[in-house]
Amino acid sequence: MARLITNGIVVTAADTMRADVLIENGIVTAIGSSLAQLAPQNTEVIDAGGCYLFPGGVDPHTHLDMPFGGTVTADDFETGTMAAAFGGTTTIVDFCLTEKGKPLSSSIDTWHRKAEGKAVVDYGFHLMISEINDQVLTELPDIIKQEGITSFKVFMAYKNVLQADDGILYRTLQSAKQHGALVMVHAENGDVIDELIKQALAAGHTEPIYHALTRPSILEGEATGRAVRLTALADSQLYVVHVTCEEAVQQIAQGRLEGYNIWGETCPQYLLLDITDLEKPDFEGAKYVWSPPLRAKEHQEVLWNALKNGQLQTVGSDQCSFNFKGQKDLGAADFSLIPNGGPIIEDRFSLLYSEGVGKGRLTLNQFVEVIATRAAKLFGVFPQKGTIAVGSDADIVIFDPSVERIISAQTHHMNVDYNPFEGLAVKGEPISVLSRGEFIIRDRKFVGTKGSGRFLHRKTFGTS
Ligand SMILES: NC(=O)NCCC(=O)O
Ligand SMILES: [Zn+2]
Ligand SMILES: [Zn+2]
Repeated sequence: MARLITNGIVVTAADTMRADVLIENGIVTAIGSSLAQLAPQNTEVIDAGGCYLFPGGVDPHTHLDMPFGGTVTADDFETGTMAAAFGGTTTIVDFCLTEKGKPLSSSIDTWHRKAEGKAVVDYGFHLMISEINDQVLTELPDIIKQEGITSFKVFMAYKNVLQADDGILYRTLQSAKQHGALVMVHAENGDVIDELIKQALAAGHTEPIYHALTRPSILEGEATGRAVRLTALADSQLYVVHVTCEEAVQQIAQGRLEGYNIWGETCPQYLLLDITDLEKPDFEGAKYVWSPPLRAKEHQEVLWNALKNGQLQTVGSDQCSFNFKGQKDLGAADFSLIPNGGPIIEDRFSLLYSEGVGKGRLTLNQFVEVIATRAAKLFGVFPQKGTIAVGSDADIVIFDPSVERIISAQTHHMNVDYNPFEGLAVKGEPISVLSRGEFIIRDRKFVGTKGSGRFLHRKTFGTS
């Protein structure tokens, strides 16, 4: 069915304009005024009532249905993508975990099975690299070209679980350079963190705050700098996920200044929450356990400024939800056993709008850039995703900037029993959301279809 959205303000990373948008066969076919004459018969006309029309959010960092910390994330591809849709996100890129000694292709098959028939928004996969050997090196080119998985993730932390060494990181960077992929790193010095954790536990420190105290920002800065230097040596390309602190921003900024292909992502939790949240009584601090951890408040301004001045380019959710009761409490007697992560996929878009645009920290166009466009470009789905343009998928958020809402676990759609932003007032809300021209949220109600999300065969690095 053709649809014509009238009376909206189209916002892209470059422009803001009053314009109508014509959608045919799921694609934007015209943007301008007086489009009714171009519209085929039986076109549905949607009055946007003066709302903003944003491109659907692109969340480059999610963990759905992922085993981690002795349990499995509370949100799977059904609940997680439905919550994403409510929040205005229409594309996600999820992390496919791999197992040493197993073909990478079998892990990819597992991830396809998790998503197929469940996802309600379009999705791609990043692939975790935990070992490099002849089999892995043989598989990688095919995975990039045949599977359209064009980004790899290397963990520099989580010793004895997910952590890879510098040799693996370096060879992954070399292979990515050769075949056209982007390497992502979780940058923390996992070896030293492991020592600090052992020392804290030996001293009897078991509370959630010690999660943060054993992962100081200097160790994120050190690992970020190391990854930047290895990228320079390999003449490759690097994306640093979930940047939390000034030390890491400085390393990314320095690498970029020297002309290297380095990009950085931060997340709403690091922009808006801080280390004092881990001190909440009755083990509530466990709700705020992320790795890297929440930092001292002064880092927040550094992160906002870095987004504004382009030293950091994207905002991911790092969606990795665990229930407070029955999951986070695995670490009730030992902070190192608290499953790391939190539920953010639904509120990422509104939080960034309300706290970014609403508080004058970002312009409307910068907001679109960090919430959608840049990630689409870096991860090989632009201009299909991440913008509103003729020829793009009609992934469109009809966003009312005047609506106020209080974030709460009582009303969110994530499958988890708390919200780290409980009680926070946000101004601006997605009212309706279209994915490839079809409503998935209409007047704040889910009207999509389970399983309608499609796997995205992404372009090689640098071709978007
Ligand atoms: N960030 C976090 O605490 N959990 C998710 C896994 C990761 O990205 O490190
Ligand atoms: Zn991580
Ligand atoms: Zn993550």
